[in-house]
Amino acid sequence: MTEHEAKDFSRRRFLWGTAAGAATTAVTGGVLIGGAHADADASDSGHVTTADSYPFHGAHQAGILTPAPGGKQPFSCLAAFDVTGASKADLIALMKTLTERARYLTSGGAPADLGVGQPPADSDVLGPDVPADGLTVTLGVGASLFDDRFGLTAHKPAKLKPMTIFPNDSPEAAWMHGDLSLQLCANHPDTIHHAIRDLAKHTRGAMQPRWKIEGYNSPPRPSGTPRNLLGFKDGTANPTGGLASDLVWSAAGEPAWAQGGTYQVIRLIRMLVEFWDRVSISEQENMFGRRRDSGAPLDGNNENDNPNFAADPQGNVIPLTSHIRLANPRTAQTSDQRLIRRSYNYDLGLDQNGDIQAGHIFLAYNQDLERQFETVQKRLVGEPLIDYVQPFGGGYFYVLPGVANASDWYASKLLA
Ligand SMILES: C=CC1=C(C)c2cc3[nH]c(cc4nc(cc5[nH]c(cc1n2)c(C)c5CCC(=O)O)C(CCC(=O)O)=C4C)c(C)c3C=C
Ligand SMILES: [Fe+2]
Repeated sequence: MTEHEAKDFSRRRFLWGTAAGAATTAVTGGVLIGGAHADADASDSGHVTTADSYPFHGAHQAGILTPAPGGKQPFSCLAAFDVTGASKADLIALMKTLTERARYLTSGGAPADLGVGQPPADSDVLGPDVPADGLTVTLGVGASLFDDRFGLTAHKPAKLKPMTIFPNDSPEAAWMHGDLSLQLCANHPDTIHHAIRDLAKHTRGAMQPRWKIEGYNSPPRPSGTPRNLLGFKDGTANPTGGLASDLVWSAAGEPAWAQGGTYQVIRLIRMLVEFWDRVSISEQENMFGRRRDSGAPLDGNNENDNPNFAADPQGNVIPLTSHIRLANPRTAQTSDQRLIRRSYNYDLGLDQNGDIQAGHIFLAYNQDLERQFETVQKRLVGEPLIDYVQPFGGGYFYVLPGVANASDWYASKLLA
């Protein structure tokens, strides 16, 4: 038994013993072009269509403030890669290839016909005409890219570093970090498969996959924000509009090349669903501070009601240790600590004990890792929810500025 498995086992033994008692312009990076118009292809997982497409060019990459979870882009893939090229010229070639493929895949079209004597230009997984299908490709760089291999050390984004290991983490090296992160989001799972396969094929020999995980989100059931695998609506209190932009895009102090980018936090968090399902609804609700059925805060009636913590200083209605109270105390002093979340569920099947190996791909964007994500994460360290979740992977990445136009390419201002 590994150390991780032993920890898992002892936690389970403990829990088994206790659970029974207890719309703008392209510049905003990702506004729908195709729209959610009626389409014969509309699926029951929200009004998503293969005709949907998001602008590829702009000051920011799409996939960050792009309207998602809640109907659009219910499928995703998060993957990390290590660059295998030895020189800056190799890295430039890789960035140009990634740009060219992402530009094509996100707009769709017919692949070249190379004739029956050649390997095909496309896998045909999506048929002869590749649909855009709401695909966004979001590329980030990890701190390791700024080591001494490519002469980039002096140009590292100001706050970029390897992901911090927090007190309740169970880190698994095979699921962590990477020189590059790729986030793909789309309307159907085969579009995700097609895109990652195409990107891997065209970059073979230039970057090596390190880890990869697929995600999905539910349609609103019965309404409002989709639910996570603990059964709670997840994503309700996300900042939107101008506030979201202010909290996300690069701040003063970042190198000039990095303007328009943002810090991406990926946390792969297993949920111990077998134990969670043995916890009473009232205990579950106290852990989050929200109702399980409606998503309303415990002092409100509707999902979008704002909790009033100031009126409940002792935590008699919404416990002081509840997730929402710790994550966002809603005070003047903590307002600049808010972040943008864009999380997905994952399901990796069963572990060796036959337990469901599923959980949460926590995705967050912020302009300052320490002021925002890390401050919030540190407040969550002692929350009751930690007995039911187990962070094991992910990383910190800097999402590159957007590709400005048809002749631009990812990281051009860093590498040119
Ligand atoms: C460090 C940041 C956060 C981590 C890690 C995190 C993990 C995590 N969250 C849920 C489920 C929910 N989170 C909700 C709200 C919420 N969570 C964070 C931050 C982290 N969560 C924030 C900032 C907020 C918003 C708080 C607010 O402004 O009120 C909710 C409530 C509904 C919602 O607003 O989305 C749920 C449910 C899980 C399951 C999880 C790890 C597995
Ligand atoms: Fe949360």
